[in-house]
Amino acid sequence: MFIEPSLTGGRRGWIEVICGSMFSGKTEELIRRLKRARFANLSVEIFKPAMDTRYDEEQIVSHNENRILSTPVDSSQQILLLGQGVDVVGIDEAQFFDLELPNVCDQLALSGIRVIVAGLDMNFQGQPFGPIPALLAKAEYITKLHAICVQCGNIATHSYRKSKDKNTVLLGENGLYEPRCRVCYNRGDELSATARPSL
Ligand SMILES: Nc1ncnc2c1ncn2[C@@H]1O[C@H](COP(=O)(O)OP(=O)(O)O)[C@@H](O)[C@H]1O
Ligand SMILES: Cc1cn([C@H]2C[C@H](O)[C@@H](COP(=O)(O)O)O2)c(=O)[nH]c1=O
Ligand SMILES: [Zn+2]
Repeated sequence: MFIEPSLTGGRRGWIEVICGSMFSGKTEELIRRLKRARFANLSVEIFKPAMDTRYDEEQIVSHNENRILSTPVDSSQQILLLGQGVDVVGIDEAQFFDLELPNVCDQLALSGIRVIVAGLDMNFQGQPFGPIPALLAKAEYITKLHAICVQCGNIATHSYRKSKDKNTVLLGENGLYEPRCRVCYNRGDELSATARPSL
């Protein structure tokens, strides 16, 4: 359906997805885009799942300590309510949201909002994670970032979990996960937990 731009105050909305493995720079890139939007005097609302208390209850924090204030929410419907009327909506750790998130982003974009979503494309089992695949299908713009494989120094696409815990959701970072390339990911426990690339 084509929405006449005059009905959205002349603005056209769209969806951007920033995806990749852990440590690939998703949060850094999200924060960069949101700060630039604020430099342009656009109104920005930022959301993260309330259950993600890893670094901070309210702030979005990258692994290299970039941070920005956000509103923790329990469901994607809250984003729809709280995001109305702003210019830009940012969402971090989107993989943890419910499967309605793609429709919520669609509605926000239809109302003229630029929606920027960051999240893991794959879980620790190498499977598509939560609402991210559907978001990728609906997005106008997709950025897939890569970390560096801590085993061999190639680009990392996978998040390798170093514990035997099989729950899909398990918050953590350095001690629990490491970014790996496809080959090192598939070699699993056979590779040393302390190996580092000789770059
Ligand atoms: N193996 C690695 N590969 C790339 N970056 C890494 C790695 N280990 C730590 N980092 C740090 O992580 C930062 C990215 O953090 P962040 O934006 O929070 O990533 P993500 O949100 O994708 O997990 C990099 O700028 C770098 O400082
Ligand atoms: C792969 C994987 C990750 N998680 C958790 C671990 C972290 O708390 C976040 C990802 O954070 P990042 O900003 O992308 O580094 O997700 C999980 O719960 N389940 C998984 O399979
Ligand atoms: Zn590797």
